[in-house]
Amino acid sequence: MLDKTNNPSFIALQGIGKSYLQPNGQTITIIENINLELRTEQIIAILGPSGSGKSTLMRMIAGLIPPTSGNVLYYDRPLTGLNPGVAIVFQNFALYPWLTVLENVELGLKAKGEAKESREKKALKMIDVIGLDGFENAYPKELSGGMRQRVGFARALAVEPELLCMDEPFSALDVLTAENLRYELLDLWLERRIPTKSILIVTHGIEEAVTLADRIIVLGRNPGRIRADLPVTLPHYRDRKSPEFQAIVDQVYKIITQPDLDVDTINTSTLTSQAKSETPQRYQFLPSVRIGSIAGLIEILEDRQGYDLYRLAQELLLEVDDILPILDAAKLLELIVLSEGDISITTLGQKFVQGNIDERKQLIRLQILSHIRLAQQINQLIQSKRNHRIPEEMVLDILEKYFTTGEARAQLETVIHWGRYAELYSYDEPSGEIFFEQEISEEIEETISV
Ligand SMILES: Nc1ncnc2c1ncn2[C@@H]1O[C@H](COP(=O)(O)OP(=O)(O)OP(=O)(O)O)[C@@H](O)[C@H]1O
Repeated sequence: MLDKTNNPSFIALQGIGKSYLQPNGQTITIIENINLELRTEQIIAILGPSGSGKSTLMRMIAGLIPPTSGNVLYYDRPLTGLNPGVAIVFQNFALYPWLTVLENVELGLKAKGEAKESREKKALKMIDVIGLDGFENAYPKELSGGMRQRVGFARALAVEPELLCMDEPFSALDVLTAENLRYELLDLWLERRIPTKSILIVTHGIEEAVTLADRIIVLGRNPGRIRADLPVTLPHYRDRKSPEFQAIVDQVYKIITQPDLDVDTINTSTLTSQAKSETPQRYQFLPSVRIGSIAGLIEILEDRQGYDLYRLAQELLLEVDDILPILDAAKLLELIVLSEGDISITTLGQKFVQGNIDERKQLIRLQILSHIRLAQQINQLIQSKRNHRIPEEMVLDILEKYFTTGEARAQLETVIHWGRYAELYSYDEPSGEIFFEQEISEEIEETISV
């Protein structure tokens, strides 16, 4: 087993934070106080839920955007513009359609001021290495998705970056193409046919991370911060079915599926000091899922008590990432418990699944009123208004203190959907008002007095 945790560091993040000023004048913190050293000879994977700032972090490392606080150091010197040691491969390939493969691959070299002859030579070499030989004069539209991404790789690698950054590079490809390209990249890396010191990959795929990475960094959300920094010392090529591989996958699942968990309580062998002094979640986050999805999942789980999340995803032909938000929502409403990656329906969940539509609504209403802070606040606000109506802006104002404008909107839509399902309150689309209907108001009083 290879321990690379003490390899020399060449890029370091010191107290990195990133905030944005929103259109309403509020400042929103996307990333808070990240300290990280990127070491040589490593594939580093950054995992984390959507919106945890993975891409933002990568862009700051590349110098595409500056941090609001802290420094990115390149060989101990703070970056002031683009990082000269970094090249990026983008999810959507980001090729120029009017340029040929060769011209696209030459772009980075051109930007570095390389002379025509040598840039063509280097580009042709990388085109060959990456398996695009014979396609030099083709245009992107003549290529398949997999071939286009090869151009993306060739372009990034042609400049011989010390750090190859990849932002979900395989996620726009079909499963087989992605798998082939992933292994080809690994071959090139392990056979040292590409001139990079390290690779940083942003991904949603836990298995992808455990397949490729020597180190996995798990980000938490709201604001983005490092929750865990795990070394993966299994030798390549890794057997996905081996107990060792599965154990690491489970460990990462555990961290990701339990956003409030203190990572110290999990048996991780390496943790950063930041992960230990984790910032508490500042405002409850509602996963954007419909109650119908929660109901569907719980019905599936009814016959699968204690099922492993990983096995469930495989059986349903879904990505774990597709199921996680639904599980998070079901957990918030206390319909399931997740323990060490195993999912069990609670007694309440059983009651929900066996109930008729009215019983289900009643149960969700009680759970929302007892556990969903935003719904409690909305309820309170409506009650305190004489006409029992509030403009949605009141709710957005609360949310935009903690979330970006887009996320705040998504939170509002979710809480409205949940509240409507539970017949807690209604929503009038044209006026954007949230209100009690007469009968709803009476029912809530009954619910509360139960
Ligand atoms: N220019 C910007 N202005 C305001 N907010 C931004 C800007 N860029 C990103 N954000 C917000 O920052 C947060 C983190 O975004 P980022 O894309 O880095 O997350 P991520 O973890 O890569 O997400 P995903 O997995 O969905 O790609 C998101 O809530 C996003 O809306």
